[in-house]
Amino acid sequence: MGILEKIKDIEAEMSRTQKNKATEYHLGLLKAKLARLRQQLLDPPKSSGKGGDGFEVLKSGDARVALIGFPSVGKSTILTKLTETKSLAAAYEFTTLTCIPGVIQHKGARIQLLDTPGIIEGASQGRGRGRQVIAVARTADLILMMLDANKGEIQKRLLQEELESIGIRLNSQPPNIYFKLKSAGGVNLTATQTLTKITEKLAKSILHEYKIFNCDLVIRCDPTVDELIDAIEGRRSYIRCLYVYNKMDHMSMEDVDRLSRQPNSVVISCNMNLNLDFLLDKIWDYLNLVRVYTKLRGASPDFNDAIILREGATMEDICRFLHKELVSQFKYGIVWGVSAKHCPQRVGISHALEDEDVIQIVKK
Ligand SMILES: Nc1nc2c(ncn2[C@@H]2O[C@H](COP(=O)(O)OP(=O)(O)OP(=O)(O)O)[C@@H](O)[C@H]2O)c(=O)[nH]1
Repeated sequence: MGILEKIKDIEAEMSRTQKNKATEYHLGLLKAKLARLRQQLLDPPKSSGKGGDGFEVLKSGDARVALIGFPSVGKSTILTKLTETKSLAAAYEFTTLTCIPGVIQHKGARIQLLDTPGIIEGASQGRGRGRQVIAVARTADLILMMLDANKGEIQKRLLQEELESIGIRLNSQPPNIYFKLKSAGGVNLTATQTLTKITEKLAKSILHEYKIFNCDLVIRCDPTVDELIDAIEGRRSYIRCLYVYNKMDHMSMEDVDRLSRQPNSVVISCNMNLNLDFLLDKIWDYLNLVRVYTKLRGASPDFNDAIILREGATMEDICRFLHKELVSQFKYGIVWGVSAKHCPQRVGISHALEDEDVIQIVKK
């Protein structure tokens, strides 16, 4: 029996099985089996020497945003509106045949926006060009899930399931679980708090399912079966996602109001240019980028030339960005802005910077 058939069998068994205390253990094991088979399906065949699917676009700019959505939801249109790229959009389905990169210039940052071929159901099983879309989505700092506002909820559910099944977790944090494989010593399972959603017996059986007989597993939270499987499997991508409901021009005000109140959601109309500025601001917020301006002694900072860094970046990151030898030459930094306790503040190399800080570096 092929992997796909095995997956179908397990899915069918899971939907047949009622969810209650008595079946919890059985369902947990089925979930582990399913996760393992899905991973096998996604792993590239060992024999093929070919790398990638000829689809990968070079990562460039300060951050990468992947556009994902069903055909004809308006992905090409938004790419044309937000970036300089001329993506071919027409009034028929499957217009985007290759992955088209564009660049959003916003607040001094260059954000790469990738339009992907219309993702379709079953992409995780290798149907359509979904597999390549998924590979691109994994490398993104943010996913824009574009939905047709009039069919939004079904599309959202299907895409979420699709991404979930290939190990992408949207808007969530990795569970606080430490897992390390060992070569001997058996299974060392420690739970630092009471487990209410799984039992130790189930955790051990899941490890058994993965043929893991020697490991350290320290559970520091109260995980679900899925979270435990995620920790054991590894290779999960935790990515923020904005749900972009397009075509609001075809909706009632009540529906616009309802959708825009949902978490992580923005309602727009590409054709009528409605709410696109708000979407850009949201993208900026979700990327958690930090703009830092440098200044030379006695001169004014150049506010047209920001250095773009990730949230939590330190003086050391800036030094590395400017010149590879600057870290060893660094004596101290002077900071003006939110991260400074008083302005200006003299800081060390581990000082964390905030958005719109101005800095001066003093060398030894
Ligand atoms: N009413 C309305 N139609 C829109 C809006 N945005 C895009 N469309 C239309 O939707 C159709 C599909 O748009 P595309 O941008 O090609 O969609 P796509 O998601 O790139 O499609 P694929 O390339 O097939 O994946 C076009 O006819 C657009 O004119 C909008 O805000 N309102």
